[in-house]
Amino acid sequence: MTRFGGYQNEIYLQGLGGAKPLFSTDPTKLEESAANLLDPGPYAYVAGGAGSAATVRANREAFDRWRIVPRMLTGATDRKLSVSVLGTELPAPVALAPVGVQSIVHPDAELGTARAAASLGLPMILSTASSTSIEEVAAANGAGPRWFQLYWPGDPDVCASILARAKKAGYSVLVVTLDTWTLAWRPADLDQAYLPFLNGEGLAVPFSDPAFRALLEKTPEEDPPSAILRWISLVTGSDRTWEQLTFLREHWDGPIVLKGIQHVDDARKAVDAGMDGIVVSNHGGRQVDGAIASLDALPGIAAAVGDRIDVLFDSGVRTGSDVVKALALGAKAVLLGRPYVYGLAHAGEDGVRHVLRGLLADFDMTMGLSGNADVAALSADALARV
Ligand SMILES: Cc1cc2nc3c(=O)[nH]c(=O)nc-3n(C[C@H](O)[C@H](O)[C@H](O)COP(=O)(O)O)c2cc1C
Ligand SMILES: CC(C)CC(=O)C(=O)O
Repeated sequence: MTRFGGYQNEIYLQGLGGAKPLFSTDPTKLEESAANLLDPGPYAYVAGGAGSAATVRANREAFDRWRIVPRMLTGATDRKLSVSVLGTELPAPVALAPVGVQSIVHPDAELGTARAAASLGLPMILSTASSTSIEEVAAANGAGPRWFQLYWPGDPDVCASILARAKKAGYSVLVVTLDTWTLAWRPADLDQAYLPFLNGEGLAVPFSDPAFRALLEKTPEEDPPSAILRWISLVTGSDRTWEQLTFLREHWDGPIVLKGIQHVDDARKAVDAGMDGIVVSNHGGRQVDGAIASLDALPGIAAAVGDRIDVLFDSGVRTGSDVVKALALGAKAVLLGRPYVYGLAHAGEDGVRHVLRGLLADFDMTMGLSGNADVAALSADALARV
């Protein structure tokens, strides 16, 4: 077995010595055990979706409508899982989705995630809504690849300052999230009257930013509520336009990716705007209740953009076979979201690593057992729609 699949043997061998894995990474059990160990507010915030959570469910159901058709005697003993995405060499086509306010699930927060991601060579995408600053996360991530996700502040000086800090701290790819210019109607959070940002969590990036601080009459330490509200007013609003992407291009000399693309025409616009990639995503069903399942949007978008830009995918990835399906339907890599956050909740850095190693092993073995030796050769021929 190749490197990632070896985690299975490791677990069995530890079992001979009487040791059990840290926790179950079975997707259903993982979410249930996270529900048991987290307070209701943080759990609802992570697990919840917009409205009736129809799109959270749809994301999973879409995966179930595709089945892998295994091939035999293809020589898939040695597999090539590595891929080059947006100038980053990935050992497997997986990155960690940007997830804000990780301090609400574990004190290791983004630093634990950064260390776990770096130990496996997978890119961490740091959220603008991080509980830890850009620079501290970069230090924890060491030599690991790191990308930065932007919630786009309306003030140009603040935007430019945050981008400059990310660049200086070694983040190579900019991921601009377009689908969350305000938070959706999220009943699970409303029921708990819980919004972490109002407690000042997830604001380490703006609060440590000189250009943001220069806008305030009193520092965030002296007057937290005013600083929190000022930041929220800067990043909310639908007044940003396709044309304004030129501002980001002028202030970022690496690859730029638009996250939250669900319509074929928006994917084409991303190409026309000179972007380097897109993430086909509905934000894990957290924004538009009833939105199209992300996997259902993927094939049409992938066909429309071809290989002009890199197509990434998220929303609903839980298992190795999900990764195979998303790649076969046109994604170059996937972003893993909630599962690693549940891993963080269970055991900090070690918990994130356990989830990632489990997913990579499952993916590696599913590739091999289905007769697929090379991620680059995956196509819809590997699947059947049921
Ligand atoms: C708790 C939580 C916080 C998130 N915060 C961000 C964020 O700060 N920026 C962002 O672009 N996406 C954010 N997302 C969305 C993820 O990047 C990703 O699109 C989503 O989790 C994919 O769905 P899945 O977790 O069901 O696979 C967040 C998701 C969760 C669950
Ligand atoms: C709005 C963000 C700060 C966090 C987020 O993306 C989310 O909760 O889905």
